[in-house]
Amino acid sequence: MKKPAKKSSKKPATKPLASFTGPLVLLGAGKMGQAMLDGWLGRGLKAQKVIALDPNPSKDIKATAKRGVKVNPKAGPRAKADAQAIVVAVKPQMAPDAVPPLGLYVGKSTLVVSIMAGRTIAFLEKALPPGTAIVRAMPNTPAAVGRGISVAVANKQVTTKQRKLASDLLSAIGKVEWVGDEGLIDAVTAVSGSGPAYVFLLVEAMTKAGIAAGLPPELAYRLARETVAGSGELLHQSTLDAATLRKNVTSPGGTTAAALNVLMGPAGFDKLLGEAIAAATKRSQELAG
Ligand SMILES: NC(=O)c1ccc[n+]([C@@H]2O[C@H](COP(=O)([O-])OP(=O)(O)OC[C@H]3O[C@@H](n4cnc5c(N)ncnc54)[C@H](O)[C@@H]3O)[C@@H](O)[C@H]2O)c1
Ligand code: PRO
Repeated sequence: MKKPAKKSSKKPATKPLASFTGPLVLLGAGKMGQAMLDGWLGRGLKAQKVIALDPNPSKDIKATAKRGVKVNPKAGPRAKADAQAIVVAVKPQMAPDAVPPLGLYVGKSTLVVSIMAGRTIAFLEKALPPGTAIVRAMPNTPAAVGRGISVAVANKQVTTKQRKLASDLLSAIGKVEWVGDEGLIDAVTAVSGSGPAYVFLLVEAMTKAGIAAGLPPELAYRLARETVAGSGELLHQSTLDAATLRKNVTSPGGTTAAALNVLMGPAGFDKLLGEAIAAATKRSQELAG
């Protein structure tokens, strides 16, 4: 088999957030909020510039307070501060209660970036002061290792400078794509937002199938996990596309061909993933508001 050529890996500027003047308000410091905060601090954002609002702060967030992040600072007459950016990372179901109080931090040049599934720009425009600049984005959990992908869409109020800021904030956790049509975000959510879960489920299913084929459970899990992780890394480093990499595993009349006859058959991956992604897209549309 031909060795796949490695892609050239041009590194982006490493500290694009070092000059961020702040404040940056993070609403919701759970799995995604924490991953983003770690990414920002890694890209040079000064911890003192961050205000994290979360009624149930995790141990990790409390630890960032020791580095200077202001976690749930006391409200009061002097609490009003025009944020340079606000990132909304609460569950979409919390949004009607959690988003309107952010008005306290919105000034003329504030950019609001929401990563909530489903919640539309129209919902955010209604919940925030008139004229607020808003970016709706959909990242995914490989953000926690800087290998996520986010798709973003901006409202009319977002300036070129604010778009660059949104790109800097999102590229701290991986790749960034922009679209002009907000209607695409539901399908984006179904493919890349929820997508990591499908890949982890593949590991679970391969483990079960390996056990059913006679392997000891721990070995079955190690084989499934390393195969998915290694294949992901091969795909990442290779210049070859997924179909070619698949064909490189498949000898005519061999074992892989026997398995692919099932997986590429009428009840195989295409049908199942088609249905799964349609269900996730529909759910994203239902969460709108
Ligand atoms: N997890 C994912 O794969 C993923 C991917 C892309 C986008 N998202 C979106 O990111 C958002 C957060 O998801 P998550 O997985 O990090 O959830 P999470 O449950 O880990 O985090 C949500 C956080 O919000 C906090 N919270 C609840 N009410 C609040 C309030 N009123 N004010 C401030 N904070 C409040 C919770 O204490 C929690 O820490 C969701 O809107 C989700 O749709 C998640
Ligand atoms: N996790 C969120 C959900 O399941 C959004 C994409 C991934 O709703």
